[in-house]
Amino acid sequence: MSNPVYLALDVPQIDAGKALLEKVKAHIGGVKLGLEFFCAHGNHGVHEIAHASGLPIFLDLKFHDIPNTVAGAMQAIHVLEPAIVTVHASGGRAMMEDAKAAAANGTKVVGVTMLTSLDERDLTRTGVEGTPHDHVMRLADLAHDAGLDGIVCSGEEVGAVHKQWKDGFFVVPGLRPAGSAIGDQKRVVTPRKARDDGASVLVIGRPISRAEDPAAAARAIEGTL
Ligand SMILES: O=C(O)c1cc(=O)[nH]c(=O)n1[C@@H]1O[C@H](COP(=O)(O)O)[C@@H](O)[C@H]1O
Repeated sequence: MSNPVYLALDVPQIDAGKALLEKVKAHIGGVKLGLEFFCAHGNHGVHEIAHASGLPIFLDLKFHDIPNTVAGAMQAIHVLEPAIVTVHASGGRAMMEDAKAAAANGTKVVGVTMLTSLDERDLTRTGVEGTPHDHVMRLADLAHDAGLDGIVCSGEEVGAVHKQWKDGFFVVPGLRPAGSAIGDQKRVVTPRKARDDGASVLVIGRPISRAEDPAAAARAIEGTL
């Protein structure tokens, strides 16, 4: 089975990103490029990282806009041939349907449900009633009905979502090997638990990129899976 770990390359410099990839690429299965990287380096940067790593690219731009705008953005990134892209599930059914219809064949479109940096208190303060579990299950249903390939959720919910959506594609960030710093994440599990509960992709950033020895950290995580 291929390595499910996608390294979140949240770095502002391409050279620093390439140097990090060179150290860890034998121990990961893909690279996630998000807003920090894309805003700094755009399409050119994505091409460079794809070429340097030889690994599938997860383009995490978390689209959230009206359906027409999201569909246009989705078409504009065809040239980057991403393996996975994100939209916010809270953008609604029509937005997700149009996003999926506009995506390139072979690109998986997944809906971000509730960010792993939020907990129940944060949710209540945004005006949403219920637990993170309820909210994730509701948005997972919506993403499923809209025809998306899967969702992004925390490791606390992926087991329950997987039971209901057997062939879904589940991206799980907010992962921390035992003993590593949690930082700004709130709903956190270990990579192994997320994997056991049905995650298809494990997104891991700082536990590898900020480690004293990133290659050793990536190897250690791989060894727990
Ligand atoms: O869509 C994501 O990838 C994402 C969703 C989410 O709910 N939480 C979350 O942390 N992420 C991303 O996953 C990565 C996590 O990084 P670390 O916390 O450093 O492991 C970051 O690049 C986030 O942008």
